[in-house]
Amino acid sequence: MASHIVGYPRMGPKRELKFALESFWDKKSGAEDLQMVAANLRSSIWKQMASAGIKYIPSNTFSCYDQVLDTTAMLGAVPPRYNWTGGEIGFDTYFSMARGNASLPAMEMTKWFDTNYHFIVPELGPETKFSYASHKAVTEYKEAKELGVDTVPVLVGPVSYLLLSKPAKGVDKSFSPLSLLGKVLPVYKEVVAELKAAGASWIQFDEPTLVKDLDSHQLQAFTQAYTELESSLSGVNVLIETYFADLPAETYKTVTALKGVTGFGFDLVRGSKTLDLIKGGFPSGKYLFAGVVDGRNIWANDLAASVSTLQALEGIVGKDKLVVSTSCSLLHTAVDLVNETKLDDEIKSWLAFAAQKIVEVNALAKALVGQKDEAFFSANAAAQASRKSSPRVTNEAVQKAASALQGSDHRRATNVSARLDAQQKKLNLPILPTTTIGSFPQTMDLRRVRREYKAKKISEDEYVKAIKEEISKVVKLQEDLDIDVLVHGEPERNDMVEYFGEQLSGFAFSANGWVQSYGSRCVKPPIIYGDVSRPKAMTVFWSSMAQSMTSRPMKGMLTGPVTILNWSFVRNDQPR
Ligand SMILES: CN1c2c(nc(N)[nH]c2=O)NC[C@@H]1CNc1ccc(C(=O)N[C@@H](CCC(=O)N[C@@H](CCC(=O)N[C@@H](CCC(=O)O)C(=O)O)C(=O)O)C(=O)O)cc1
Ligand SMILES: N[C@@H](CCS)C(=O)O
Repeated sequence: MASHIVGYPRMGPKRELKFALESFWDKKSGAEDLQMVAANLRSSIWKQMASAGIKYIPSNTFSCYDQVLDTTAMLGAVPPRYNWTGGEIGFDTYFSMARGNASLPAMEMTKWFDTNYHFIVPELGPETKFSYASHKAVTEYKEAKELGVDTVPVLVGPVSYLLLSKPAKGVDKSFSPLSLLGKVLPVYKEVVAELKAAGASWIQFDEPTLVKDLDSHQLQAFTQAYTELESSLSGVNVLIETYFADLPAETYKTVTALKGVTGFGFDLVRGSKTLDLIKGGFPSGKYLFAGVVDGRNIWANDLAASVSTLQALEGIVGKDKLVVSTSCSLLHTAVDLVNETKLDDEIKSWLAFAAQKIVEVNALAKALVGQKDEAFFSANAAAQASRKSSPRVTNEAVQKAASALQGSDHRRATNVSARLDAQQKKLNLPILPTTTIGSFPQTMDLRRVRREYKAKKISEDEYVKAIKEEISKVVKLQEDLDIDVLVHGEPERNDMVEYFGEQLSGFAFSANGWVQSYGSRCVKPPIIYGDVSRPKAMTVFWSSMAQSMTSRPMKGMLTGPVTILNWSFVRNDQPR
């Protein structure tokens, strides 16, 4: 059975791309240095997948900033304010769109579905002209081929691209970017033709908007797009890849009837209902790319469970048409567990980062054709069992407290107006009081102090002293500005989620488990493996220190529980 990976993290196991980008932006190194780091990362990713035995290896999932911005460049859809005058889009124009430049702001950035990844939103209007202006997909396909790896070039699909776009400034809000479909398809045709000429035998179109609730007009755009591309796509296998959720039943019908398409990729981790749709009918002769390995979390796959899912699917689509895959791009998980030297062996045995997930995908594909790696499977079964029974996962006191919760515990005893009165009596605020959200800029000095404290190069007293100085500066500044409700500036926090995780039990932390959030910026999501409790007060020390410095009210900032859950690697042994 064949194996496939939807996409792979770009930052590198030690965030090599981040440092290369920031050094280039700071003019400390040149474009060639950045290109070289990027090429080395791509090469090692491709080789890693090839040596793991993956059949369908993606290319063009690497990016120096964002895959949607790469598509904007491919389509030459540069907003006029960046003064691009044609030709192949280079770093100058590309990074101006991503980050702005001395005289222009960046394009808007927004969340990529419900992940913590952010993409650059295309700005389109009736006047937008499209032309083939970045040959990256083809160049990267050829680059891999020269290294001896035949890859599946990945493109953001034309319909998702338009559905994720917004009307440019000055364009009527009612303008629908989808009306530009007929104008972007000719560029896609050129790209496809070049990829075919370069030797590509498969092309993957990522169409994740298919998991959204689409109206009939939007759904029809998919039919229209792939019908129009059909003749260009002849002679090449086409994979339509969807992820992050179930496909609505109507969408499933439309998608599986698309012209010119050879295979469909579905997220079977978040999309449990899609499995039922497949069982209800799958087009004969087409490939099913079954996303059974979770691309959004760090838990080792339950290989035995995946094998039984895959066996059921095999009965429906046929042995030669089933491909084992990841649920989505591995962009949303950490890179490689081998660099985690501080996590204990028990927790480590429960985990799989991107590099380990590749191995899992291949092990599953082999097992399905009778080449089961018994040692690998039994180690996996043992890890699954240890995670289920480990006393570190369950905390009786937490379970007892949780089951004792009653409906009334979810409601406050007082109403809003009573609380407002009490607040006013105590704080005596003006009608429109001023405050800020909480954090002041994290300076290089602050980060250095924290780094030195964590590395035990400075004492706790020295650390507290440094943070106290910062708080006192921030308090003074706000008093000078006559702010009504002050904040302490959160200088002690490395990240608004990681910081709280560090104070709670049931959390584990990686040293290098970075996940790209946007551009060169990454987050290191905490790993929630057990019942969560709070061994001691958190943030009170700093807030009361700050309050002691002023007679004005000092606000305390807590990252809310839902945000902590959404931005951590959460348990998969509990309902979402
Ligand atoms: C508000 N946002 C947040 C999101 N998610 C979060 N979890 N947190 C957020 O604040 N999502 C939406 C938005 C936008 N997202 C981001 C994401 C990332 C950044 C950002 O600036 N990230 C930094 C990393 C910040 C950090 O954790 N810094 C640490 C230091 C880490 C470090 O570099 N350490 C050194 C050495 C460590 C050692 O020796 O021990 C290293 O690793 O080399 C800190 O301050 O302590 C980034 O640079 O990517 C912003 C908004
Ligand atoms: N208290 C947090 C909120 C970020 S939205 C901060 O100020 O960084």
